[in-house]
Amino acid sequence: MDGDAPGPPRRQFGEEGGLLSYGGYLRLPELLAQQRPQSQAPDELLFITIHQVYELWFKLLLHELEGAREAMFAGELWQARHLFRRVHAVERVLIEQVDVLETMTPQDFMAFRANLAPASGFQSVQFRELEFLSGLRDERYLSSFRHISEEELARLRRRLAEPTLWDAYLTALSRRGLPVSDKEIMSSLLAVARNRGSYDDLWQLAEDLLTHDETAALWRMRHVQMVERQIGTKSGTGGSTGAPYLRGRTRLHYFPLLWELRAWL
Ligand code: HEM
Ligand SMILES: N[C@@H](CC(=O)c1ccccc1NC=O)C(=O)O
Repeated sequence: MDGDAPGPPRRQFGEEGGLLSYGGYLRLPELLAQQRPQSQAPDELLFITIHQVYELWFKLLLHELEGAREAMFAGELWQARHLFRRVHAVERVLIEQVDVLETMTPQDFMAFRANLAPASGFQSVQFRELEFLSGLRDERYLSSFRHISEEELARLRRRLAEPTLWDAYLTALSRRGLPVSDKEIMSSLLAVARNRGSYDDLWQLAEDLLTHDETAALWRMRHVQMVERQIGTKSGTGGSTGAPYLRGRTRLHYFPLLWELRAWL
């Protein structure tokens, strides 16, 4: 009997052709060949691994946020909320992950930091794509990218041209008859907040946007704490002032009107 035999069954569901395997499906030989420390420093593998994991999550976040944006445009608010729940869960992981890198001592970081310059998180194209998609569009970053490929530059330009999450939310509001011009938008947001009986789905969706904004800010704060812990007042490998530059960016918001709304409630 197949089920009683020790070891893996001879034939598994979905593998009739014998073509699909765990490592093949997940492209593990390719994935696990991508961690190449430049030095002999023992912690460089940790440093590379953490950043690669971040970039994988960034890729998923971009995918899910695009889905949420399309759902808002289509008026399918339940689908947008479903995707935001996933986005928030991943964003919490991004913050938690800092703990892993903080097990590295500054001395151990200094053993390979000099080799990194002028590379820096500054140059994370997907991180900037997330900011652009979320509505934080600072075109100056386009020129700050050195060694960026044509394909990556095109991706960033596309993000600058396409609608933001906020544009999609405004469309969701207007589909429900709420005016969204600059002059009227605050009263529409107030109408949603004060009339939950009619607009609870729009209210909850705005809360989802706010949570996305808040978690991004929390990541920035967690990142700068880690930076101060690792390099103190040193300037960054990317050429910025380091912690002071990053502190300035902790005050940024994707959806300033949702924060301003609080003052009126
Ligand atoms: C030892 C740990 C780390 C240190 C000391 C560090 C340091 C810095 C510094 C100093 C900057 C400012 C730019 C510069 O002049 O270099 C920066 C920017 C950045 N870092 Fe890190 N970083 C660390 C880990 C990480 C990790 C794990 C990520 C995850 C992807 C990350 C992502 C970024 C991003 C996206 C920026 C650009 C932020 C912005 O422009 O708002 N960093 N980092
Ligand atoms: N900017 C960091 C170095 C660093 O953390 C880094 C270097 C190369 C690629 C990604 C990095 N992560 C975040 O900036 C520093 O100044 O120490």
